[in-house]
Amino acid sequence: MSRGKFITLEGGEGVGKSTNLKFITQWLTDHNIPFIQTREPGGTPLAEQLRELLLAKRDEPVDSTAELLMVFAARAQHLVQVIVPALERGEWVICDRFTDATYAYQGGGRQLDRSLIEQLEKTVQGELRPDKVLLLDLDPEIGLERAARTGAADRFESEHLAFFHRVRNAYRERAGASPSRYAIVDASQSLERVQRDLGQELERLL
Ligand SMILES: Nc1ncnc2c1ncn2[C@@H]1O[C@H](COP(=O)(O)OP(=O)(O)OP(=O)(O)O)[C@@H](O)[C@H]1O
Ligand SMILES: Cc1cn([C@H]2C[C@H](O)[C@@H](COP(=O)(O)O)O2)c(=O)[nH]c1=O
Repeated sequence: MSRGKFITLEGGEGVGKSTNLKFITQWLTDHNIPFIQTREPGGTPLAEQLRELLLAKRDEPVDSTAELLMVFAARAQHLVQVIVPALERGEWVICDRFTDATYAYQGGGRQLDRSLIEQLEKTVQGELRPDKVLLLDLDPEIGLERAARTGAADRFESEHLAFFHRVRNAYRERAGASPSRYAIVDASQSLERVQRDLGQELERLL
């Protein structure tokens, strides 16, 4: 049996990940492709607890390196418990955020040293990388406005605008450097057009 495909959905706040995940999972169901849907940080009971710790607003300032290590601790657990077994069973894995988010948020947003992220990526993932990264790209001012409609801001969503411009730039730089592994989808388009573009990208993976 061949290994399943590992697809990640990425982008800044409010770009439409949740909305479009529903479209992607429906597309996979319609094409009779076995899949699991998961997310980061999270995806296992322990990793979900780490997510809660990471997203909670708190009085104590969170050290950026501590944040980075928590993200990778959750990822290590998620990979071993969920992602790798599913891929080995031949299922596709649709993951709401993965290590590109670390390069964007901790690398771009927090301005942590990229080589530190690369080191942790190698330690935790070995050679495993997503087969395709679907990047929903949107001006953060629009994204934050959209995100504000869906509930109270968490610790990341409470960052200042410059942080989110750095996040966006980091995502775009990564996508630009490996165009065959990334699909940049313009998330400022109507939902219909965004989903048309996503559908075309998924067709290419068959
Ligand atoms: N292409 C679009 N055009 C206009 N509005 C959109 C579009 N895509 C999503 N939205 C709306 O934007 C809001 C945020 O969408 P959604 O919750 O899917 O984003 P998200 O990226 O998952 O957000 P968050 O970062 O808060 O988890 C929702 O109200 C959704 O209906
Ligand atoms: C995987 C990952 C995530 N984050 C941040 C990015 C978001 O603000 C939250 C997750 O919430 P959402 O529901 O997906 O919007 O976590 C991060 O900073 N670093 C990461 O590696």
